[in-house]
Amino acid sequence: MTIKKFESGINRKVVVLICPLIKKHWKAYSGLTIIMLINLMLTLLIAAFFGRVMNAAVNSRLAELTQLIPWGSGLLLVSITANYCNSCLQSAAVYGIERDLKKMLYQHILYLRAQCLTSLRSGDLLSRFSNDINKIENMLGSRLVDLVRMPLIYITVFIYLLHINITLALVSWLVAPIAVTASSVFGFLIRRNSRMLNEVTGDNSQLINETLQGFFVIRSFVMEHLMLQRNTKQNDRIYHLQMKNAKLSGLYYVGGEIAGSLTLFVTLCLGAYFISNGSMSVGALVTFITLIGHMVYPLTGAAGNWVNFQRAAASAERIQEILDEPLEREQSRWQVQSPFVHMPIYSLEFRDLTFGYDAGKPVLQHFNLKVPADKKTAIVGLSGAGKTTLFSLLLRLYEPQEGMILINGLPIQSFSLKQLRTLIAHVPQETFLFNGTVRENLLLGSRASESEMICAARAATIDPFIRSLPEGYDTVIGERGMSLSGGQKQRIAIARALIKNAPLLLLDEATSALDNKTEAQVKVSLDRLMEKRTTLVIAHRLTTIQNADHIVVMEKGRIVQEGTHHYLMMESGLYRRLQQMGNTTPILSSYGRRFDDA
Ligand SMILES: Nc1ncnc2c1ncn2[C@@H]1O[C@H](COP(=O)(O)OP(=O)(O)OP(=O)(O)O)[C@@H](O)[C@H]1O
Repeated sequence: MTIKKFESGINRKVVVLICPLIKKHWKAYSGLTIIMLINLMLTLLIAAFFGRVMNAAVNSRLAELTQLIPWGSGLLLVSITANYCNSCLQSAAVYGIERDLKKMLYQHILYLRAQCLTSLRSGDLLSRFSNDINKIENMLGSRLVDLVRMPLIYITVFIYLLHINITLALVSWLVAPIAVTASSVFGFLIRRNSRMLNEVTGDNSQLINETLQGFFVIRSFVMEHLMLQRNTKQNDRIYHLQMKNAKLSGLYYVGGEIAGSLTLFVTLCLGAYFISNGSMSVGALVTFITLIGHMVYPLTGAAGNWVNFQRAAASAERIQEILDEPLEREQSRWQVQSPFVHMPIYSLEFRDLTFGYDAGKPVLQHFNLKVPADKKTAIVGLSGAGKTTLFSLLLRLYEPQEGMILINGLPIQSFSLKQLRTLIAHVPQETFLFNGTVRENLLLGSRASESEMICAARAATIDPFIRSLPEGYDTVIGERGMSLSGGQKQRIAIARALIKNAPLLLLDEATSALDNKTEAQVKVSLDRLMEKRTTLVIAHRLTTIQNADHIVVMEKGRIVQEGTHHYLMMESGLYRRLQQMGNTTPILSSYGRRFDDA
């Protein structure tokens, strides 16, 4: 694989990513190509112009010199205009592609499948957005056109030089094989190094991200020294790889310089000899010397470009890796489109579900449950029993390996993802707050009116707190809601669910962070909310679900008991043991593990 990349210098991922973008910005690239051809012509014309000026000067032809002045001015004007247009078109191509790449990547990440998202590290993803896109950007625009320009200018100038003096042209041509071999070897080394550099840079972004997100844990577990050590180690490695890259690039450029100087020196000596024996004019040598640079820099410049291209290719591969990840599947094998978006729920059934996050490790095994419509069904069980997984499957964040979930007798795959998720209001275990105002965090894009929003906040008993904030509902609550307590965040999450007003309500330990008094208040509103809806509640505090219409007890991905609280308390099973253990989450979880071990 590596050899293949080395040989071609450009692999499938790079082509797949870059080509459509270039195609999209064809106008800018066409302009850059025209400018490139104009510049090529200018190169030859200016060299010929210098030769004529030199010959006129050496032979004291003053009239010819005067005639040449407008030509020189014309060439200068065209050159300046071409450079200005080049710069504008280059910006249009580079920034246009940068914008498109960022949009593409962001859109893809938004719709990635849950299992992919959970395996990706956020810092590494951020690094792909900034670091990798910058490197690709560095290779676009006229640099990309240079990939064509350099060989073209080399061939054109070589033909022109052959026309002036065959021997000199052949001598200057000798540089080519050395430069091409060196560029291939160095290109390969730099690309490999750049890939490692990108990965460590991603790791470092991840570490910084984790430091910001987990700073409470870092402080309370006195991990500062450990984090500092990790950061130092990563930055040392980044420095080492950057230096290696710089040395490789430096060697490469120095090699190019040596090749250029040597060619010039040999050509100058040989040219002087040809002038002295009368087989070449001074003007021809000046034209030759002016053009000889164009026999060297396309090789060294292409080499420099090659270095950048290798870096960009490594980055393009990393971006394409994400874009290659499959997205959530919108349609299923059933292909039934339900016309209802806000339909009432008549029935909800988990039928013979088997699911595992990893192959061969089932979390749910042949799980069967008929959830009564418009009733409150509670799911309890030890930590890791698979309760939250049921919700994830219902939301189609994951697809079961076997079995199906049916809403109103239709497999959930019959609905579009949007339809399905519109039917569900979900209060997850952990509340995520966006960096924005309280209002934005409550509405989450919903079109609910001001009074509906305030009603929901009141029902979730968060309204007085919001009003006590400096800007009320317009107060910015900061990134990840750091200025709010766990209970306040949870009440915002409950208010969101109330605003969504969906027929199916999923509560995953929705009141676990509330104190007893607040929980009692919120429970009143939740009970009111649950009255008209099919509700599934996961709870560790069993006191909160004693009034549930139906209680399902889960163990290791299976239902081990079902019934009402009174019925289950009469049975000698897991439910009664859970009640006896105590009703708080940590106790339950730790006892759970002991049970499992036993
Ligand atoms: N994204 C994931 N990738 C891999 N394994 C997972 C993932 N999420 C959960 N698991 C595993 O699946 C099992 C069931 O997890 P789940 O969250 O459904 O349990 P739970 O009953 O809700 O637990 P808790 O009461 O502690 O929230 C656990 O062993 C857990 O480690």
